[in-house]
Amino acid sequence: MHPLRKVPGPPLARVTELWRTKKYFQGRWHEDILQLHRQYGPVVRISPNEVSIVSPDLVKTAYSHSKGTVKTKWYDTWLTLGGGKSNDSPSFFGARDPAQHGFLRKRVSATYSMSAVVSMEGKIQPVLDTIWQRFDGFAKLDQPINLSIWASYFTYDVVGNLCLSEPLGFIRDGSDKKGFISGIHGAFYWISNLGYLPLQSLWLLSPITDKVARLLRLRLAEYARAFTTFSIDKIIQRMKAGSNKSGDRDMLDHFLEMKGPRGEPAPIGDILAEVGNLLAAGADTTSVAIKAVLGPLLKDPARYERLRREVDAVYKANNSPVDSRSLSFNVLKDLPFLTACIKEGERLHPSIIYQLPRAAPADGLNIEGYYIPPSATISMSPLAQNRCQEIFGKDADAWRPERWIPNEGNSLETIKEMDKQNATFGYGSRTCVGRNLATFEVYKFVAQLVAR
Ligand code: HEM
Repeated sequence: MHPLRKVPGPPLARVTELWRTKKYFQGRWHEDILQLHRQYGPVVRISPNEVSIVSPDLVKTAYSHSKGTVKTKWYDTWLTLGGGKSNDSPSFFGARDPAQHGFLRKRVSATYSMSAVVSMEGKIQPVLDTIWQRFDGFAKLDQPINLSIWASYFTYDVVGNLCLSEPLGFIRDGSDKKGFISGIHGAFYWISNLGYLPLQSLWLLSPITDKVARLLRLRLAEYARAFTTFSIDKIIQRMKAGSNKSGDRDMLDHFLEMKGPRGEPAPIGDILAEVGNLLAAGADTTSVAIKAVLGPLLKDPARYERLRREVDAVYKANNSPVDSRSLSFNVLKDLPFLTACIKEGERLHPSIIYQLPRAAPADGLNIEGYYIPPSATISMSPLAQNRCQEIFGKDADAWRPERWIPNEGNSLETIKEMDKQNATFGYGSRTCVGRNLATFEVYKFVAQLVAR
């Protein structure tokens, strides 16, 4: 008798992992996972040995700092995020061993602190200035702007400038000329979906797959290779030139100073993994967040107008003309309605919607009336968790930024609890390291666009 036999779920999911993997490949998990929880309740068996959970208790149990739940084998496909073929230099997103993860994360965490991000405002604002120039050009010609595409060009150029002191050229070219974005999209699609299959991404790394892709004229591998080669070239160039020790330092300068476990200089693979983290994981996620905020706002004239009034007033109060560069993140972050719109957009449409699987704790887990044994995998989708009515209220499915403003529906205590429970950036020791950077970019982009 399987220990998960009492957990409800689709009949096929109970007998084969292929049920979920097929769903992942179909690319509609954002709808599937909501539907599954609506149909079966807060705990759903989504594969023979995995349950998806939606619950206010997750944050203090399965994903808490203290419970010590670890990532599962699904993450192995992400170990070589930087583009290497060996696991000698794992990306810390994929690292499963807590000690290894702690070491890898600690040596870069200061680089991602809010004060470090704010100190790099001078590398982000120029990218915004360039995009607004392009938008002014489109406006003069009365041309519509596809914000979905341009938000990505913005975030990719930002990580380029932060990491390498040069934008990657998307805004300048107005296109994905080098194929980086398609390469990253393609790679992420395969990496995410292969995680539950035997051999995982070895399928992708095999020379036979490469030959078949060439025969079929698929350009994915070529694009992915171009991205890795580009990153390695940049690292080698900088190593030869020497990193900046003071003044206008970028993130590569910091990565080049990383040490290995015995205090020796970190190998090039480690540096590549960090560059890969930033360029690949940091851009797309943030552009999704920008779209998640602007999408509902643009369809809601009354709230759009409220935001415009708030942003206009702060520009005026700071004696700052709209095209001035002077409105810093530190001013924008205190705007209540802007903050509410950003939290609400990101809550309703978190950039990562797949399950974040963890091995169940050693003593099992009692949650929402079920006992989950230590042999099982537990997981949550930030999307499903962010629609939990117990946490966010009966209208959890609705776009209502006011829920984040004290005395416009919720008390300060409720808002604090919602902040703690908001799963957009994950929970516990594996929470997003790039959260400050992403938040910074979203505030600046949305406020400046609305002001203009
Ligand atoms: C709005 C934008 C973003 C969202 C919504 C987001 C979301 C997340 C989530 C949900 C996790 C937890 C994943 C898990 O438990 O498996 C995570 C982890 C991570 N994110 Fe982000 N992310 C964003 C931006 C960024 C940026 C800008 C970077 C830049 C480097 C980044 C790098 C990472 C890394 C390295 C991890 C792994 C952390 C660890 O395991 O210690 N993310 N992110």
